[in-house]
Amino acid sequence: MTYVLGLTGGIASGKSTVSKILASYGAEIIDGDVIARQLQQPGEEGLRQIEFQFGKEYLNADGSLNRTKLGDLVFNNPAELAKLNHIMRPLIHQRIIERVNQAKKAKVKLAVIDIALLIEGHYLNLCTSTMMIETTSAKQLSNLMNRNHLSKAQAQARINAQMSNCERAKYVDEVILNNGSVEELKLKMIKWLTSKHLLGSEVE
Ligand SMILES: CC(C)(COP(=O)(O)OP(=O)(O)OC[C@H]1O[C@@H](n2cnc3c(N)ncnc32)[C@H](O)[C@@H]1O)[C@@H](O)C(=O)NCCC(=O)NCCS
Ligand SMILES: Nc1ncnc2c1ncn2[C@@H]1O[C@H](COP(=O)(O)OP(=O)(O)OP(=O)(O)O)[C@@H](O)[C@H]1O
Repeated sequence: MTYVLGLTGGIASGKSTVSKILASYGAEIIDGDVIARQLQQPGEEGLRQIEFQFGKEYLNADGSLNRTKLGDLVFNNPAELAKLNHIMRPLIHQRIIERVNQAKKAKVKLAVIDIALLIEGHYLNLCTSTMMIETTSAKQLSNLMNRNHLSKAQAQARINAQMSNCERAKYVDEVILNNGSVEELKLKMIKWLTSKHLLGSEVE
């Protein structure tokens, strides 16, 4: 039986860091951002629909998606974000279901769906259990500004475009605080893996 962990949390809260830790213990990671980017490559359905909806001015000269420009538009304008979600959500959903089914077929012991929009995207019923990663507002802001080279206002707009942690917490089985070092986060994840009897080999 594959254990499917739904991993959520606000932008730059530490989900990918948790995923990397779990991957080092054999987990298969199904990353929503990676899947979304694959669907937005030139020639892919996501990019085709984005060009149709938002226009050529959101593409770079080489035909790739201008992520900064589209990000600035949608994270400052809920109506535009809704249009992007309308395009991307069903495409991402289909790919994630395929990946979960593949993991089950391959008898992977632990598959992790790493996606900020776990609740909004209706993935809860796919999961054996769900976990939210939470950090302090100040750390979230500085993580995001440093990682994505965003101004404080740009970073705050992205945080505000998402569901609050207070709301998210109502839907998840557990909350893991990422307010210390990566080493501390690793110890918390080892504890979690042990409690679920998931420490060990990749396949059953
Ligand atoms: C707007 C886009 C082009 C900006 O690209 P950029 O490279 O700057 O950001 P990236 O894709 O790496 O996303 C970073 C983070 O932003 C947050 N985020 C992304 N899309 C959304 C969204 N639709 N709603 C809320 N938060 C989002 C997530 O926390 C994500 O981890 C891009 O985020 C996008 O196409 N989003 C729509 C697809 C989607 O829903 N992706 C998220 C799957 S979880
Ligand atoms: N405990 C920590 N100590 C120091 N840096 C951290 C810690 N946790 C996360 N970070 C850093 O903060 C940034 C955001 O973390 P990460 O990419 O894991 O977040 P995320 O939740 O996956 O973000 P997104 O929603 O954008 O996918 C990264 O640069 C990461 O290295």
